[in-house]
Formats: sequence, structure tokens, C-alpha cells
Amino acid sequence: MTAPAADSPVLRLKNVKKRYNIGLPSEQEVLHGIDLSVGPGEFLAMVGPSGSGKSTLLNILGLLDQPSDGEVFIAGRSTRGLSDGELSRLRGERLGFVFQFHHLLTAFTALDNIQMPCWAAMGRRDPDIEAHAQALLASVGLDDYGERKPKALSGGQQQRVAICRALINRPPLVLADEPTGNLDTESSEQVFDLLRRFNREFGCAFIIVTHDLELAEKCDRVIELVDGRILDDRSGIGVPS
Ligand SMILES: Nc1ncnc2c1ncn2[C@@H]1O[C@H](COP(=O)(O)OP(=O)(O)OP(=O)(O)O)[C@@H](O)[C@H]1O
Repeated sequence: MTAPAADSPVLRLKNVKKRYNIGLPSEQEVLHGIDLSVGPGEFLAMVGPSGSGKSTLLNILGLLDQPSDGEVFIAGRSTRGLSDGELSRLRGERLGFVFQFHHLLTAFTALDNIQMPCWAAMGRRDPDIEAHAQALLASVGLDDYGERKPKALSGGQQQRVAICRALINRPPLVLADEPTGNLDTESSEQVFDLLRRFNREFGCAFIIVTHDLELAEKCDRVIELVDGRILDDRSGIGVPS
């Protein structure tokens, strides 16, 4: 795999279109030529009404789905034509994921869940990784919770563990799909502050899909998707002065 250029955007989309075949005589196009570039360390919110194409776009950004047309570049490298194995390796190396429903594995402890992306990459447990996972847990205020299984944690605590899991490999880009959508106001603010803190401490870029406009405005950049097109791309109030 070629090394990324230092000044490349972490992600670039060139004229990305997505069509679904839903049994109609013609396919339905739901993304109509999206151009987007996200630089290192950007903290970006994606908003838009239900059905505007946010999840479809996020799946393409996360290399979980392919565009019907156009191209996705990760760290300056085109992903077109990559095999499933190459896509999976690129995802593991360069992307972190946080979902609305944390998707922690219920049979494993919090500490094990955090280390899982590393086990997948290395094929084994590693004491250094365990120490790193423990340090991450401590940094989110959960140092005594490592041996608990997800069911013995609150929703906000589970989401904090899921964020540690997304960050364990220090990916240059984290994709967060409604990370606060399932939480009460206080836990929601804690989780958002955590994403912002990791953005500043580790310098990883974030794309946060959210329906919460107040939260979106606290990001540095807000992208508004309407009917499969970027209608607006503006600075939020969180933009550093
Ligand atoms: N697998 C699929 N097959 C066919 N159509 C789909 C599929 N997934 C999404 N769509 C359609 O694509 C459009 C965009 O859907 P998408 O889920 O991306 O929107 P969204 O902005 O994420 O919505 P929400 O905020 O409600 O999650 C919708 O019209 C939806 O019906």
C-alpha cells in the first residue's frame, strides 16, 4: 500500500453518485454528484432532513458501500477497484467508527471491546495495546469499569467505551453516526465534549452525522445535505478564531 502524502486531505469525494435498484423500471438516484474534501483534524457535522442521503453517504465514506459513479480518495489514494480485503485493511488503518447504538460485543468486557480493532489487525492480544486501552478508558473517566460487560454500563458509559474503541488505532478520520442520538442531554454533552477533546488531543478529523442542530453549530464546519446534494457548507460557531 503506498504511503499517503503528508498534505493530502484525509478524505476526498469526486462527483459521487449513488443509485439504488428498488424494482422500478429505472434505478433511483439518491446522491447526485457529491464533491467533498476533508482536511486533517477537521471537526465537521453533517446535517439534513430524514431521507436526504446522510447514511448512504456515510456508508460510502466509510468504505462500507461503493458509489455508483465517482471516486472516493482516502489520504490521496483512490479506493476504486480495491478488493474487499484491501478495503477492509484501509478501513482498519485509517478510519474509526462510532454509531448511535454502540455495537459493543456483549460477551466481552469494556477493555476487550476497546482492543478488538487491534486484535483484528495484529491477530493476537498484546500487553502494550491493553495498557493503551486502559489509559484511554481512564481518560474518559472509566478506569474502574474495564472488566464490566456492556450490559453493566449506562448508555453514556457504553458510548464512551465505543469512542475509545474507535480511537484505539489513532485513525486520521472518525465517522460518527448520530453518536448522541440515543442519550439524555447530560450524557449527550459529555459524549460530544469527548469527541471534541480527542479531535484536539489526537488531531484526528471527525465527521459527525446528527439531527441536533445545536450540536452541529458547535462544530468547525457544517455540511447540509438536502435531496442528495450538498446545499450548504459553512463554518460553525466552534471554528477556532
Ligand atoms: N438499501 C436501499 N435501497 C433502496 N433505497 C434506499 C436504500 N437505502 C436508502 N435508500 C433510500 O435513499 C434515500 C436516502 O436514505 P438515507 O438513509 O441515506 O437518508 P438519511 O438522510 O440517512 O435519513 P435518516 O436521517 O432518516 O436516517 C431515501 O430515499 C431512502 O429511501
